[in-house]
Order: sequence, then C-alpha cells, then structure tokens
Amino acid sequence: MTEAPAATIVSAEEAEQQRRGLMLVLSSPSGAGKSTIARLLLDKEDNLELSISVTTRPRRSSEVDGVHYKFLDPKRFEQMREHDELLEWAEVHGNYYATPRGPVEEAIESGRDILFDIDIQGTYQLYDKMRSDVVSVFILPPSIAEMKSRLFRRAEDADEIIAKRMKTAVGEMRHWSEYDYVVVNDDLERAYENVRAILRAERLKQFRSPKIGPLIQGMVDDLEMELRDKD
Ligand SMILES: Nc1ncnc2c1ncn2[C@@H]1O[C@H](COP(=O)(O)OP(=O)(O)OP(=O)(O)O)[C@@H](O)[C@H]1O
Ligand SMILES: Nc1nc2c(ncn2[C@@H]2O[C@H](COP(=O)(O)O)[C@@H](O)[C@H]2O)c(=O)[nH]1
Repeated sequence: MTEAPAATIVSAEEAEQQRRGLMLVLSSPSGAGKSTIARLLLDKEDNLELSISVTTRPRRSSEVDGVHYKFLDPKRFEQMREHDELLEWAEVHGNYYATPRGPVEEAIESGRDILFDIDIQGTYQLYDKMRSDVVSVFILPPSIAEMKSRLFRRAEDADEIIAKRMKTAVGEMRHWSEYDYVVVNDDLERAYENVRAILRAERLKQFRSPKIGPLIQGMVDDLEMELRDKD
C-alpha cells in the first residue's frame, strides 16, 4: 500500500512566521513607568519594534529626534492629519501626539510586532480600527505618592507640567478596565516580565496563525489513517 505523504508543521518558527504582527499597546498615567518597561522589552525581544509617534511637544534633553519621537511643528502635524497619514491622534497634556499610519501597516502585514506607548484616546481609536490586532496593557503605579515622586525623580518636567500630568492621571486611570491586561509596576523587573509573558502568550493565539489549523488537521488525519491501516 502507498503511504500518504505525512503532513507536518515544519517548525514552530515557520508557523510563527506566517502570522500577522500584533500591536502591543502600553498605556498608563504619567510616571507609572510604561516608557521604561517599553525600553526593556525593545532591548530584549526580537521581532518587536517601536511605533515612533509624532508630537508637537518640545523635546526633552534626554530625547533624540527620530528615536523617541519625531518632533514636529503644529503646521506639519495638521498637514499629516489632513492627508490621512495618521492612524490615530490625540491632544495629551496640552500637546498633540499621533501614530503615523505607514510603518504600522507595513510591520503587521510583514509579521513584525509593534509596540505603542500611547494614551487612552489613541487606544480607543486603534480598538475601532483594528481591535483583533491590538493587545492592550494598562500599567499602574503601586501608589499615587510613588507615581508623583517618580515624576520628580525623573527631573525632566517643570513643576507646573508635573501638576498638569497629575491632573490628567485621574481621567486616564478611570479607564483601566478597558484594557486587556493590567500590570502593577512596583518592582520593575517583575512588571517587565509580566508584560513580556503577555506578549509571548498573545503571539501564540491560534487565530493569529490561520495557516496552522490545516497543518494540525493534516497531522491528525495522518495519524488516524496510520492507526486504521494497522487494524
Ligand atoms: N518600578 C519602578 N520603580 C522605581 N522607579 C521606576 C520604576 N519604573 C519606572 N521608574 C522610573 O520612574 C520614572 C518615570 O518612568 P517613565 O518615564 O517610564 O514613565 P511613563 O509612564 O512613561 O511617563 P510619561 O507618560 O510621563 O512619559 C523614570 O525616572 C523611571 O526610571
Ligand atoms: N494617542 C497618543 N498618545 C501618545 C502618543 N505618543 C505618546 N502618547 C502619550 O502621550 C502621553 C505623554 O507622553 P510624554 O512622552 O510627553 O510623556 C503619554 O500618555 C503617552 O503614552 C501617540 O502617538 N498617540
């Protein structure tokens, strides 16, 4: 009897490569530590890149144009908005921020995961446009006092800007339950490991790799046929 060719999932890597990239969204009130966690993830995780936002906010001394943000004047920001070049945009703490559309669409079509450090307004817009691609994580500080002291220790913003950010925090924190996951950033290493675990598990959700289903079915069919032949 001629044996049917065995179906096989060639490798876990190949199965993984066939999937669409996912959009990992990190949000938090200012000072909870989402940018710090984002940096650790980007350092350690292959196949994960940052969505570099555009903003009209002035550059901080520690920031590099084109690496942390693309810094634009309000006129150029408005042009991008009018030309539909932005996937989402929002006014946050009195400045404009937005996600350029092109790099995100290119990454997820090519199976590369993309990390967003964006606020709740932007997250809602991504939910509206591409909910099944989005995995959202809300980062919480262990306490409001610690969040405030982190903002002062960071020493990047003037006191009145910190006061404005604390005010905005109230509205932002009310939306924590709209996120897929909540991670408390008390111990940085543990918080980072939790977000990493979320990313790794989400990559394996079966609906992200639609081609894996027929391969699994083929293996089951092969085994069934082999057992039937032996009977
Ligand atoms: N677990 C932690 N323990 C102590 N300090 C932390 C922890 N996580 C982050 N920090 C520090 O807190 C400060 C704020 O962190 P970060 O800039 O990542 O906050 P953020 O949520 O991105 O704020 P923003 O929205 O204002 O950019 C930084 O100085 C960072 O080094
Ligand atoms: N909706 C969007 N929000 C964004 C984007 N880029 C950053 N942000 C959020 O703005 C605040 C302030 O950021 P900061 O760098 O000035 O501290 C923070 O909540 C960010 O997550 C964006 O493209 N869209």
